[in-house]
Amino acid sequence: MKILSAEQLSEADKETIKKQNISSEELMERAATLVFNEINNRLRGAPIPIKIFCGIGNNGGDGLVVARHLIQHGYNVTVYVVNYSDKRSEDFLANYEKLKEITNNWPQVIKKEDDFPEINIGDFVIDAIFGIGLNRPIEGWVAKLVEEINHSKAFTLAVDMPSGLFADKASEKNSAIIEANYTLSFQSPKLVFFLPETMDYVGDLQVLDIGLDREFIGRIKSKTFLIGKQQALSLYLPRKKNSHKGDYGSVLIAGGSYGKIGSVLLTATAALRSGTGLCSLYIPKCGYNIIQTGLPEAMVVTDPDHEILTTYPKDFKADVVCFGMGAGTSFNTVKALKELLELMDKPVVIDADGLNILSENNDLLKLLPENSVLTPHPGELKRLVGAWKDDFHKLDLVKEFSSKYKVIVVIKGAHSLTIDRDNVYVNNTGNPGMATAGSGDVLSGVITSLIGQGYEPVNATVLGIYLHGLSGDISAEELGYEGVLAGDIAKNIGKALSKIFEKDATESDIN
Ligand SMILES: NC(=O)C1=CN([C@@H]2O[C@H](COP(=O)(O)OP(=O)(O)OC[C@H]3O[C@@H](n4cnc5c(N)ncnc54)[C@H](O)[C@@H]3O)[C@@H](O)[C@H]2O)[C@@H](O)CC1
Ligand SMILES: Nc1ncnc2c1ncn2[C@@H]1O[C@H](COP(=O)(O)OP(=O)(O)O)[C@@H](O)[C@H]1O
Ligand SMILES: [K+]
Repeated sequence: MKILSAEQLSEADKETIKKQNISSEELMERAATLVFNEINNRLRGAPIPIKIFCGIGNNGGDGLVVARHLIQHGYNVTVYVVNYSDKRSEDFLANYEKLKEITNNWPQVIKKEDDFPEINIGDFVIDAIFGIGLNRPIEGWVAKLVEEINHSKAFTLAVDMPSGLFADKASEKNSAIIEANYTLSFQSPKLVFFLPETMDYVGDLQVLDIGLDREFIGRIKSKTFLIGKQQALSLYLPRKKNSHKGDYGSVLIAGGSYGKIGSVLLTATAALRSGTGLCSLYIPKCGYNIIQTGLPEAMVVTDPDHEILTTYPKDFKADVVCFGMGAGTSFNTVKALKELLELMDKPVVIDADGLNILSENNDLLKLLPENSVLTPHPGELKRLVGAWKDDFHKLDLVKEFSSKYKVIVVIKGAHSLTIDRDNVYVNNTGNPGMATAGSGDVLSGVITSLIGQGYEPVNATVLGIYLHGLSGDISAEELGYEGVLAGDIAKNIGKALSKIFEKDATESDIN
């Protein structure tokens, strides 16, 4: 699914109005009625106090439409107009009149702090103050009202976006932003919903299809995508009945050091569980018995050294090599990575200490084969591209790095991002149970395996991250967040793959 900018969404609104020959007020009615339906389905007539805070633009207009429907269905509703300016939008005004026609309980206008109502923990708050039209941080008494709403701990539902968030740029530190429990967003999720500095404001997310013109949206050039089940399915390469292990890639996983052999064991297990035909490991001698016992399906080649990697086996023929987990950054291990990079003309996957070596030895970066995949977590990323001011600056730095070295970079996190030059693919599977040692090693195994099976590196990365997260979700369902081990994520990759073919797979509403 494309992630659209605020500007693209406004254009889509205008184009829809023209093509469907409707007024903007009718589009607002359509969008806000969907919000009402969702609320009504959940509240089922419950008499709890509903407090709707409406701005004076179109987001506020949505709030007024929702209020009208809720009142007509007998809900206990109070509407507050957050009168931050006198420039009320036309559709706001039209709906203000419509609301006054159906109730004697007219909206209360807030113009200063003294006008704030009491907000209690048991209230149901609807935030329709600002949507995609926000163009500067919320200030003054409106900022205080936002703080008051947050402070109340009342359940808060944001219409389109939590007020105070920009759709596609970073917020200043300490800005006033609604901390929503639930966000009902129109047509396209916004990029900020998935970035670490802003995702916590969104709560649970649901995207409503408000029927904006499909043909126009299809034509919009977006370089940012949310990866859901449909996209994952479209990337999958089916297996031929008439095939053998030689058709599914020979991978080599190089890494490990004394005390860190478990990392490569996890990577190799994940590679085999993702469908690799032949999996070999290149490890220091101390890991030989561990791997041969722990993973009999894998083959092992050992380095001359007992404890670390010191060289690269030049004669080994592999379709794809993954380097770095548990490897350390000793002088001779740097030499081993250099030998690998000088030899390889096919994409490699570099993780963990492989990335730390690259950060400390920048001259190696230009040796990376085109379309190699780097999988840093934020700490490793900072060492690689330098510090960033905010999430959007981070994206710029990584896009620049990806273009300069012609590589694919993963920014791991709660919503991992795949950056391929200017394109950004946002992952939407996974859970906090995956914040456990070794889960990153598993991810590199999945990606390496898919490249070995013939997937384009960017597709292997996007699909690999999706499956890794889905496997984490399956593991958490079985074991609870705290009970998940990285090994469980590796073990369940096959189940994750099967799940993308299930018609009734339990998926979040935005997939
Ligand atoms: N036809 C349409 O355009 C539709 C619009 N919809 C709603 O309209 C929203 C966008 O509406 P608007 O463009 O009116 O924008 P908003 O309602 O988000 O904001 C209203 C206006 O406030 C002003 N403003 C921005 N930042 C401010 C600040 N910090 N302090 C004070 N004033 C500030 C701006 O001039 C802005 O246009 C969407 O998020 C969505 O909720 C939906 O009804 C769907 C259809
Ligand atoms: N809260 C979370 N939600 C979703 N995925 C997560 C979460 N925490 C961690 N992960 C995933 O787990 C992996 C952790 O990788 P990493 O930090 O490299 O761990 P390690 O170095 O221990 O292997 C990443 O793929 C990341 O996206
Ligand atoms: K809002």
